Amino acid sequence: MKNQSTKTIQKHEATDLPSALIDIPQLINGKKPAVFLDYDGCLSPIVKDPDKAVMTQEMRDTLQRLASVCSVAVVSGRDRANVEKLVQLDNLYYAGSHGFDISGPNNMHTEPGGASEAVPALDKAQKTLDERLKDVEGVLVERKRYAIAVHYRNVPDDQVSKVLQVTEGVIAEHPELKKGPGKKIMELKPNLDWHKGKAVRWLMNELDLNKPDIVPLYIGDDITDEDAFAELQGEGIGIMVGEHDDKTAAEYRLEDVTDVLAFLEALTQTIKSQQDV
Ligand SMILES: O=P(O)(O)OC[C@H]1O[C@H](O[C@H]2O[C@H](CO)[C@@H](O)[C@H](O)[C@H]2O)[C@H](O)[C@@H](O)[C@@H]1O
Repeated sequence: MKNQSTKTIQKHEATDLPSALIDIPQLINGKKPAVFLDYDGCLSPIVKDPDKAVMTQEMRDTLQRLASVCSVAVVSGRDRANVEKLVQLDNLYYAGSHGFDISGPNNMHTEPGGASEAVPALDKAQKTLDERLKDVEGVLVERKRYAIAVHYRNVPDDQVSKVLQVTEGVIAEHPELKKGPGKKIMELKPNLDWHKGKAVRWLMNELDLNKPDIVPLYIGDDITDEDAFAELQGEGIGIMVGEHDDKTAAEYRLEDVTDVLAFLEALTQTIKSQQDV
């Protein structure tokens, strides 16, 4: 596979992509998938309050069954400990804070992106944001170990530009941090060359998944998932859930979380029937 920096990434409108549900046996083509999943908008619908983005027991059971037949990782912008608590499955791998903080079975815990150096800047930025945004109705400053999400989904329209201006101003005060987009959030992230795509590649190497009989599959709904779609393009399968504001490097689509559930269930059955042959 070509190095990410030399590869030309093909992008499409999400609405032009074929559904990943059409023919799963053909999609994985006799290979064993390694499944990487985003959390918000993929395993749980987007809701107004991030604390209420709770995964259903049905989705948990489905993930559990899938993880019994192939490697499964949740690659999230959320804090790693938070997403682990939401998913509640100990046979999965978790990459939190957009891939900076990775854990897995057998006490695996590692931070391959080197984000700890950004913690002092994140701590200062959090205090400044809390202070400068304290009077804005509906704003939420969510601290993750290696990122801060400033949520404006519940901010009155006429105050959103103030939230964005204040947040950009705080980012400009900290060269250790950079801006990251998201669905009704602006994020402050370590200013390092690390993202979900690099975390997926790191996990594939670590778990010995770079094999001709394994196909990596990434499912996500947000701009931050584009790094993972791009990383796997030409080698794996990128599946976009719904749409975001830009074109996507994914090759297939699913409509929503209900479709994701149906896809994961059918994928598990396909893997099992391949094993039975
Ligand atoms: O990479 P993800 O697992 O998709 O995490 C991305 C962000 O998800 C959360 O925010 C988003 O979902 C919230 C709940 O549905 C919604 O209220 C918010 O508007 C969305 O942006 C999470 O709170 C963030 O920390 C993640 O970065």
